[in-house]
This record gives sequence, C-alpha cells and structure tokens, in this order.
Amino acid sequence: MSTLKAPLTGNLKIALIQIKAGSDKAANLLKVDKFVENAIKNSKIGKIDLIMLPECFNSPYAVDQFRKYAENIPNGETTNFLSNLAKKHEIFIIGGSFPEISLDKIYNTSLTFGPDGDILAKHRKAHLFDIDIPNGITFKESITLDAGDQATVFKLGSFGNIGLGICYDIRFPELAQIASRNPYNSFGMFYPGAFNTTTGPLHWHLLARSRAVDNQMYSVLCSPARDVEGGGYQAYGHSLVVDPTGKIIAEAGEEEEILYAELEGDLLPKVRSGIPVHYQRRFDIYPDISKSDVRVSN
Ligand SMILES: NC(=O)CCC(=O)C(=O)O
Repeated sequence: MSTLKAPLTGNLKIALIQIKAGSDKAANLLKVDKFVENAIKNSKIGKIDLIMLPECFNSPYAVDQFRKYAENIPNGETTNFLSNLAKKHEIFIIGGSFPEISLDKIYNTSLTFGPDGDILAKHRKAHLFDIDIPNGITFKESITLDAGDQATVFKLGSFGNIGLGICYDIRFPELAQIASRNPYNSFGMFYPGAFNTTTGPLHWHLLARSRAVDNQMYSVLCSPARDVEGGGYQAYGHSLVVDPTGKIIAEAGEEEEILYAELEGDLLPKVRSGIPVHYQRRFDIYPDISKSDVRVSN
C-alpha cells in the first residue's frame, strides 16, 4: 500500500458560474465579467480561490457556429479577457471552453489561468459529442470540430494536481483514472460541460458520482444555464460538485446562478484510508492505465 499522501493541501473554495451564452460574443464576455465580480464580492464561504465557467461560454453551442466564433490561442480576445480577469482578481480560472482555430482546424478548448494571468493548462476536448438518440437528440461535433489528442493533468498552485476534461469526455473513465493515480495523484476532475435535456436526466449525476467514487476524488461539473427563449441547444444546467465519497455537496438549478463549494483537503486521505480501493488495485491482473503509454499534457 502506498503512503496516505494528501493530494489536496488545505481547502479550496470554488465558485461555478452557470450562465447562458447568446450570439453576441462581447455581451457574453461582459456577462462573465459581471458574474465573476459578483461571485467574489458576495461569497459567503470566504475568499474564492477558483472560478469555473461552462462549456462554450462565449458562443452558441452549435456545430454551424463554432468556426465563426473560433479564435487563436493564445493571441485571441477570449484568452486575453480570461487572463486579465484571473490577474485582476488574483484567482485561478478554469475558463470553461470556447472554439479554438489552429492551422484551419477547430477544437473545443479549455484554458486554465493562474492568479498571475498565465495559462496553466490547455485541454482540447478529446471525445467529440457525436450521438443520435431517436426522438431524443442528434448532435455531431465532428462535422466541424477536430478532437484533442491528450489527457490533461496539471498543478493548481500549492493546492495540488487536478485533471480536466470537457463534457462528453466524462463518459470515458480513463481520463479520471489517469489523473487520480500515480504519478499525478490528483484531488479532482473538473469538467466544463453542457449536457442536454435528454441525456442530462439520464446520466449527468450518475457520471459525476461514478468518476468521484471510482477514483475517490472530487468531481466538479459546470454547465451553461437552460436557454428556453434562445431556442437552440437546451443545456441541462445542474452544475454539480461531488465529494470523494460520491456525495453531492452542491448543485445548481436550471437558471443562471453562482454555485459555491469548499473542497476539503482532509477528506481525501480519510476516504482513501477508510475504503482503500485506491491502494488495492490488482495491476497484476490488469494494466495500470497511468503507467501505460498515455499522452498527458501537464
Ligand atoms: N457537450 C457535450 O459534450 C454533451 C455531452 C452529453 O450531453 C452527453 O450526454 O454525453
């Protein structure tokens, strides 16, 4: 059994910004600015360490719109905006996701910034949302988007390591497994995500809790708000924070709102020593995914 090392140092106070995006990019960014300001000013849990935004927070979530809204990274308006926001408030920002253009390919990309405004991590959605449920929903991101080719795990300052995936990535448990095991030993998986009114009720909570329980880590999901008047893709809402026991410790409704949660450093070692599956893996029977030939950006 490995030593019971605490993957999260101290407590991490987070605010999830559940908002909806319209077709006006400048207005979307302005809204983010206001909500972030409000989240920090009106926090009832003390000083916020990290803000998280939803998937596609600066554009409509639609395959025929991604190219129109796509930006270069790091030389684009949204990268600059998020960097300045992180610096201004001296906080970590997991910048949801937005369409990125690179060598004429479009990606659904998430950037995380440190309190100095520097980019800490960049994740390109690795599993594209291509589904077809009769009488439910048909969506095909791959019409416009290319997929990323790396898992993403990185150091969140002195707090410890986290893994990051975007929405549909949560259905593939390998990303969370890689992040939670040695050598990364992350304390949480963070997923900006926009499930919908068909698959949300089916699987949103189940997947978040599964990733948390299987890996004994926090699972944090930030969704856009439902946009009934907008008439386009109907995001599920219900931004969610699940602790390493699988318990939901915070959940939003469907409307625009700020969801707060405090992730406790003491809890992970306690959970992992109580039910020590984290240390009881039988890598003699099956391979250790974090030691196999994985591509991780960190
Ligand atoms: N934006 C997405 O990747 C949606 C994923 C989703 O709804 C699902 O059911 O998976």
